[in-house]
Amino acid sequence: MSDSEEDSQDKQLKIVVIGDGASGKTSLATRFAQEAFGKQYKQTIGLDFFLKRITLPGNLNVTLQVWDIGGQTIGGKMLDKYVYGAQGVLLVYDITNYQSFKNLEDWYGMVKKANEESDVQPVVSLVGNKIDLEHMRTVKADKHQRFCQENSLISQFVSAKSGDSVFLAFQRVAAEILGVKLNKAEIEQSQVSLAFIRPFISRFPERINPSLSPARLGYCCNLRQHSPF
Ligand SMILES: Nc1nc2c(ncn2[C@@H]2O[C@H](COP(=O)(O)OP(=O)(O)OP(=O)(O)O)[C@@H](O)[C@H]2O)c(=O)[nH]1
Repeated sequence: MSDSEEDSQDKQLKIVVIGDGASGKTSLATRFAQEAFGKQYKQTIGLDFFLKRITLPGNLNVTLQVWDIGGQTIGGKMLDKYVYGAQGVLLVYDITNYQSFKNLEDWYGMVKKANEESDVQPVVSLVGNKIDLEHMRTVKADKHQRFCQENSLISQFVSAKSGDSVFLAFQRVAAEILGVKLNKAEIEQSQVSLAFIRPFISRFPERINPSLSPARLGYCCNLRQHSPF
């Protein structure tokens, strides 16, 4: 393969999503990769894979392999094999479930152990999910921030249900792995909830290609001011 052919191939990053059962890992992965959300809880047995191609600033195409790891795998024999070699880790908890936050110490400990012999450590993000349920929050934001500071983690709050900041959560990890800086405008654009954009997509499908990622939907996000909603 020539150098230019190699260059034209997307980079692939392995991103694992871990945390307690029912914290919303599958929901985050499906929201990110398929722009969908299901209310029904269906436990992940073992793991699921999702692939999603995104474009980072500088026209850098990258394909994320998202490994959605079932919450019941903690303590199991396969877990460190799933996590081994990940370049990025999303440590997910449910902001309405304090125990799911407490248990992240075990999950994070296992990430460190699985990678202790690797030269490069994964980029890790602490992801507080279900912020649409803010009124039911039991994990104070300052506890979240302290955990991030103590362990040098990226901090992110998201809602798989509304779509709020889900793309951003994955985008920030990918950017950090590849040493790409996201500017404020790019971050704000990625925060736009797909739930907001969707009614417009369904009413004017010919004007918007829904397979485009929010980061590439700058003109769509700007429709906020001009749309009839
Ligand atoms: N309100 C709300 N519910 C959510 C959100 N994310 C997930 N859920 C719900 O929480 C439940 C569990 O979500 P899953 O995505 O299956 O959780 P999981 O972490 O993959 O669970 P395991 O497969 O057991 O590891 C489902 O009923 C989801 O609909 C969210 O952001 N807001």
